[in-house]
Amino acid sequence: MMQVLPIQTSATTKECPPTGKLIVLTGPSGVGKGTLMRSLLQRHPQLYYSVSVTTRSPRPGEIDGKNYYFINRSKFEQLVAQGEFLEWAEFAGNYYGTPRETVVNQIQSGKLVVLEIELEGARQIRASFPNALSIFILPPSFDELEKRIRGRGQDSEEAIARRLARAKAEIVAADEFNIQIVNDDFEMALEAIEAALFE
Ligand SMILES: Nc1ncnc2c1ncn2[C@@H]1O[C@H](COP(=O)(O)OP(=O)(O)OP(=O)(O)O)[C@@H](O)[C@H]1O
Ligand SMILES: Nc1nc2c(ncn2[C@@H]2O[C@H](COP(=O)(O)O)[C@@H](O)[C@H]2O)c(=O)[nH]1
Repeated sequence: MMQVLPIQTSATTKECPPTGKLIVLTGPSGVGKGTLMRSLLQRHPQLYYSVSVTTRSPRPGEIDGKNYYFINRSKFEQLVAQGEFLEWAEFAGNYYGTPRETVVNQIQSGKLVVLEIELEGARQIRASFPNALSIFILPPSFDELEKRIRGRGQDSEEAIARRLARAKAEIVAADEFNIQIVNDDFEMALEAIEAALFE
């Protein structure tokens, strides 16, 4: 039975008493992390989803403060220098980061906090929160991953090429994480995440 362990690390005990729990969901772009996350949040409103900060431009329909906090590069770099991020990374030409203060506060108040982030950031979290539960989402095949990114219809050809090139490097890192889940049948993947979190 999978147990979600409380956070107890020397790096974090100063910031977080061992009350909350941190879950990291990672995997290549287009694998379905965001879609899985939305269903997970609908089914388990007690989860706290950390809204990331990014320098990427909003996609149609994306709302500042809900999907991301959209800021420019110089502001992002300023926040990095001020230590405002728990982790951050550059991905496909844009910066992405997890706000430190909000996440730490939520953990301290005993929440189950979920991050949906790319590989480099997930590695940073694993290093500073070794007891975090880390889940890697895999596609059923690389062709299906490309189909999903294209099917989403949100990225330029250049962005698609960058994301697919990065995906190859990311997929080989799957074994670094506590759990690997193939997102082929959506409902089965969702249930596998739920099992990891709650059973
Ligand atoms: N099990 C599935 N079967 C078929 N299509 C899926 C499945 N899961 C997600 N999708 C579709 O794949 C596309 C990409 O999903 P999504 O945007 O959630 O990926 P992502 O991993 O969050 O990508 P990114 O990291 O770039 O934000 C969406 O159109 C989504 O509807
Ligand atoms: N390291 C971080 N990665 C993040 C964060 N928020 C999102 N992401 C990941 O970036 C890519 C691209 O996202 P997209 O919305 O432009 O498609 C994807 O893998 C996200 O999971 C973050 O705070 N830190």
